[in-house]
Order: sequence, then C-alpha cells, then structure tokens
Amino acid sequence: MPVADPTTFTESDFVVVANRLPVDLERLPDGTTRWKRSPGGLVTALEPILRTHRGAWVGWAGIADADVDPLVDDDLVMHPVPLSAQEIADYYEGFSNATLWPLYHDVIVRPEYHREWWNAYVEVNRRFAEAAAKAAAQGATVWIQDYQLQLVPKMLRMLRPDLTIGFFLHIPFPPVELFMQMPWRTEIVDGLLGADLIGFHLPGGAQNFLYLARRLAGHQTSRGNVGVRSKLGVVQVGFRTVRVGAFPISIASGELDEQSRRKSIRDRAKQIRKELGNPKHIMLGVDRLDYTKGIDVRLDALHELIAEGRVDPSQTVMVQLATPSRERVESYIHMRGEIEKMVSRINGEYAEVGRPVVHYIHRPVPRDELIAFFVAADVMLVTPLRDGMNLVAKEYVACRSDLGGALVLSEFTGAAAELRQAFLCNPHDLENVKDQMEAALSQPREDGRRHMRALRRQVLTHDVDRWARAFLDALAHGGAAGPALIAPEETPEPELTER
Ligand SMILES: Nc1ncnc2c1ncn2[C@@H]1O[C@H](COP(=O)(O)OP(=O)(O)O)[C@@H](O)[C@H]1O
Ligand SMILES: O=P(O)(O)OC[C@H]1O[C@H](O[C@H]2O[C@H](CO)[C@@H](O)[C@H](O)[C@H]2O)[C@H](O)[C@@H](O)[C@@H]1O
Repeated sequence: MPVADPTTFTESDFVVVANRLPVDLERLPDGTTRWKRSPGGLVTALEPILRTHRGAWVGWAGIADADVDPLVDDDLVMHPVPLSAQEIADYYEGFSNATLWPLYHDVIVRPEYHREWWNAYVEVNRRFAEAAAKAAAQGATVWIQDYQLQLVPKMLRMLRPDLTIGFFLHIPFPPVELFMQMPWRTEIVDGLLGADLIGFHLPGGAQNFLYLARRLAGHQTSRGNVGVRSKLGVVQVGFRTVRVGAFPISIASGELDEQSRRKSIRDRAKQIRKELGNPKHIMLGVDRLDYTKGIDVRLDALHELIAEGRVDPSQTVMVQLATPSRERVESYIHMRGEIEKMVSRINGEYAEVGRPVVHYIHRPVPRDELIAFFVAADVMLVTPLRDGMNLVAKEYVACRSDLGGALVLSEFTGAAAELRQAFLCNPHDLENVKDQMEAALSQPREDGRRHMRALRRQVLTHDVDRWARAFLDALAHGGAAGPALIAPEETPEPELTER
C-alpha cells in the first residue's frame, strides 16, 4: 500500500471516523511492518461504502505508537490516529472493551468502572475529534462510528459547527436499568447528542436512548415508536433538533453472491468436504473469539446431542473458525481457555484417530476460503448471547445460491429481527438450542430450499448500500419526525430492552 505525501491531501467532503482503519499495521518478528485487513463486521460493512464515496477514513492503525503518515489506497484516504501503549490499555482494552462492551451486551461479564480508563477515553475521543476536524472540508458530512467514540459528536460540533454529523452504534444500546450503572452516563448521552442523527440497528435501542435523553439529560423528545428506516425519533436540544433512528446494517450481498458462485469456490468447497472425511453433516461457526458470540453454547449443545445419541459423531463434523480478538483483556483470555478445553473434551471423548469431531482454527481465514466454508456447510451455527447485528449470518445466506444449508440463529442477535425463517433459538435455553440444531440437521430438502429462498430474498434486497443510503439520506434531509414532544417530567416508565 503506497504511503502518500501528506502535503498533497485536500480536505474531504465525506469523512468516516472509526476506532480502527480498515487495515491494521502488523509488526513482524524481523522488525519490518505490513498492512493486513482489520477484524470485525464494522470494517466489512463500511469499506465498500467509503470506496464508492471516495471519502476519507480517520482511525487507529492497530498497534502502539505507530507514527504513520496519511495513506491512499484506491482513492480512499486514510488518516491514522496514534495511540500509545498506555492508551491502548486504558481506552481500547479498558474503557471500550472491559467497561462499555460488557455493559452494552447485557453484562454477560461484569463491567469494570475505573476513573483512569474514563480519563483516557475522554482524551482519545478528543484526539479523534481533532483529527476529524482537520480531515473535513467546510460543510462536510462526518459519520462517526461506534461505542469507542461516543464523545466525538459533541467535541467535533464544538470544533466545527459547520459540519453535518452522524453517529452509528454497531452494538446493542442497552436497557435503561443497565445503562444507569455507568458512572459517566450523562456525559455519554450528551456526547452522542452532539450529532444531527444517531443511528441504532434496532428500534428498541433508539427507544432506550430517547428515554435516557429525556430522563437523564432533561430534553424534550418525540412521542410514539421509532420505525425501521422510518419514523425517526426526535430530541430537542436547545435550538437544535437531533434525530434518532433504526438502520439495520447489512453486507455487500450481491457481490458475495457472485463470488460464491465461482467455480474455484465451488471446487474448494467440495475439497473441504473431502478433507474433512466426507461426513454426512458439516456444521460451521465463524466468529471473532468473543464471549458474546456463544461459541461455548454451541459446543455444549453438540456435546450433549452426541452423548444422547441424537447426533452421530462418525457422520458429523463441526468446524469453528475463530479470529483472535482483544487478546490481552482478562475475560477474553479466560474464555479462550474454556473454549479450548471444551473442544479437547469433545474430541477426547468422541474423535477417532485422524477424524476429530470439532476442527478449531484460531486465526483469520482468507476471504475466498471463508466463502468456500460457507458453501460447504450444511448447518451454520450463529448462537450469540447478545450481538448488535451479526453479519456472519447474512454472509452465509448470501453464499447459498444453491438454496442448500440451514441457519441456526440466536434470537439475541440484531439479524434475528430480519431473518425470521432461520432456526431461531434462545442461547440461554440449552434444550432449545439442541432441538433447533437437530431440526436443522434433519430438515427435509424442500423445506430447506423454501426457507433459504425467503432468507435470501431478505438479504439480497437489503444490502449494505441500502443501509448507508437510508442513514445518509436521513442525515442529509432530516426525515419525518413524530408529531409532538414529551417533556422530561411526563416520562412514562421505560419500555425495556433492545429486542
Ligand atoms: N475466522 C475468521 N476469518 C475471517 N473472517 C472472519 C472470521 N471470523 C469472522 N470473520 C469476519 O468478520 C466479520 C464479523 O462480523 P460480525 O458477524 O458482524 O461480528 P463482529 O463485528 O462482532 O466481529 C464478518 O465479515 C466475518 O466474515
Ligand atoms: O476492533 P475490534 O475490537 O477488533 O472488534 C471488531 C469489531 O467488533 C464489533 O463489531 C460490531 O459491528 C458489526 C457491524 O455493524 C455488527 O454486526 C456486530 O454485531 C458488532 O459486534 C465492534 O462494534 C466494532 O467496532 C469492532 O471494530
């Protein structure tokens, strides 16, 4: 990737600000560096949009103290924001991923609240706001992404009142009683209210936020329910009107559909089946190694199904592809150990020499290889305890133009609101997960084709372009608001949860 001369850059009319750049700088053992694709669904979703808009991307390069000049790759200008090792520990691993992440994901692990982490979060958010203010042309649109940067909208508005500012949250916005744990709750709500439009995946998240804007920040808000890509909510912040809406994110589904039809991918899918010993059933999990993803849930379910004689280990293989993630955060270290023990236990009890039941790969897989796995898998297991959207579920569906395969999908993902024909399951109810896995393994072919056809219709007609267009149109044009405002003192009791 070419490193460009920073003096040649003009300011951009469209700027995305996210914690990470779409590429991570990697330090190799010999001291040299190279760029690689960043992990996670945010990058998967936003990269194609930014390339179409020929915009700029402000974000961290993924390692400590990287002093990197702006870069250009295919018309996409990237502005790296440096973070020190201490800031990575306090802002990224600490406040973002040991405070906000568990708090916003139903406190699956206990969030930690430390003042020094909060101070680093404020400091780093200020640095991102300053970098965005520098990258944006007069009157530009700036789109800030995700929970790591919730203070940036207000900070940026103070630096650059001429900008149009959008914010999108990629993870669930929690129920009010959980959010109220946060010692800096008012600062976060105020930070977000610096935007002109605040987007969530689901209407429930938008509703939770409107309640807090009234009760906690004391603003008037609109009455009535927020819709999906319609019926925006409104918060009146002095003379400013902030809009709040639900915009479920998606993938570049058409492109993925095309890629998955290629002969090379089909051949590789057949070869994968052969390499796995030509089992009758291949089950697949594809995730960042995160405790929210319920990898333990599906392993537990498989273990019990085999023990009860409902799944035959000589005919069934499970492949778990797990990208390393946040590897220095304590809860991630613990979870990795637990999952690796479960894999060993199942294999110890049920594998034969040369025929493991569970294949576990703890590294990112190249994109073409991943697509071939999706094509090969008879049952896709997506079992998070909580997930903002989960793009993997949509990717699997986009890859199944053959109408084969079956999707087991947790009700606690954003994707479940759209993919109603999947085998929906409650990951907190192990018997239910087992039943749905068994049903997916044994569904009649014609039923499977019917379900997959319906799932594909949803995913192919609601792609990532449509998501971005819906958000950016609402940001540019305001969109329809609810008719009347509710004053803070009129606030009824909350309608809870994001679902
Ligand atoms: N083991 C893996 N190898 C390569 N890509 C992966 C792997 N696991 C996940 N991904 C990709 O990362 C993205 C994950 O997005 P998503 O399911 O929304 O969850 P999250 O953003 O929380 O990680 C998807 O595009 C998926 O294909
Ligand atoms: O940057 P990391 O700490 O390595 O984490 C990767 C990304 O994980 C999260 O992804 C979320 O966004 C997806 C797209 O909207 C969504 O489908 C998924 O449910 C979310 O978990 C995180 O929100 C991103 O900021 C991270 O970059």
